[in-house]
Amino acid sequence: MIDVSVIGCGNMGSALITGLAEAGGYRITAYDVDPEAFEAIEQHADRTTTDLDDVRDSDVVVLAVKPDIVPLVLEDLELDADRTLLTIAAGVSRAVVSAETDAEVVRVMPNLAAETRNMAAAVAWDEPNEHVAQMLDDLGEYVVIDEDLMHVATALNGSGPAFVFYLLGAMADRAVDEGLAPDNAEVLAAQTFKGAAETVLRSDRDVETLIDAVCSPGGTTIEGMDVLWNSDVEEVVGDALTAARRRSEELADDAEGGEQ
Ligand SMILES: NC(=O)C1=CN([C@@H]2O[C@H](COP(=O)(O)OP(=O)(O)OC[C@H]3O[C@@H](n4cnc5c(N)ncnc54)[C@H](OP(=O)(O)O)[C@@H]3O)[C@@H](O)[C@H]2O)C=CC1
Ligand SMILES: O=C(O)[C@@H]1CCC=N1
Repeated sequence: MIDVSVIGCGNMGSALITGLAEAGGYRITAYDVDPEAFEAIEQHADRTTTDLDDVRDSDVVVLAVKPDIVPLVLEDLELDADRTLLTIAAGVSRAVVSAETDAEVVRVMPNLAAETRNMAAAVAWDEPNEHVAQMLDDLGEYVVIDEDLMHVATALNGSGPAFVFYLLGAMADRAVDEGLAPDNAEVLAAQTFKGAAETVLRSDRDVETLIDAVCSPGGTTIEGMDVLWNSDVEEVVGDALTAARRRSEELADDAEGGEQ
């Protein structure tokens, strides 16, 4: 049983709590300044609290507040050296957090799919942390990266779900325009993204080879792919990733400058 506290029960904190509760093997304390935040996770947390002292004895304390709130929480958070403080705030480095705590600091960029235990996460740590590794395993897939690559990971897997929701929505919307019922279009689009993603994860074939496998000669897919290949969509999608990566760097500058 791993004792986990989550500070900040908004979008990401709630997703982590829900996923960990579903996985089992965790005693979960949910902390927020606003008790209304507990509504979404009440059935998943073992304890909800507005008293920050209640998180002190947890093995792992997850800092799931907005980057500009991190310094405010750290001011009041007392953790012993044998605890792990897991920070998920975009742009906030381990050095910034470590300067304010005795706990071992691990930095993770998670994503919203923690809720369904399909999370993609990037972790930066000095050495593997057993509890964090267990949590990330239980919530989905993770890779270990150098911390200086956390900005690009933030754009790819942290912000990435929003980009995918957008693309999925664009495909479903056009299918609705062309006659499909909205509910059916959503199911077909979402399951298509899920299936395609699962295929990439499980297959040895690269993305180009998989595209080829769908494109029957003289068939339908190649007509659509020609539209994509003759457009600037690849560059535009790349630009979205770069914009998010740049914003992560700006947030890091703010965090290092102590701006709030
Ligand atoms: N959303 C996402 O998909 C992802 C988010 N992240 C990171 O996770 C962190 C949280 O993001 P997100 O969940 O979207 O943000 P939210 O605003 O949804 O959640 C933050 C929660 O923290 C609460 N809060 C505010 N001040 C305090 C405080 N002093 N102590 C405890 N709780 C407080 C907020 O309450 P109130 O609303 O009343 O202010 C809110 O409930 C960010 O640092 C973000 O960079 C990382 C990856 C993905
Ligand atoms: O938009 C954000 O800043 C956060 C970090 C990654 C995803 N959401």
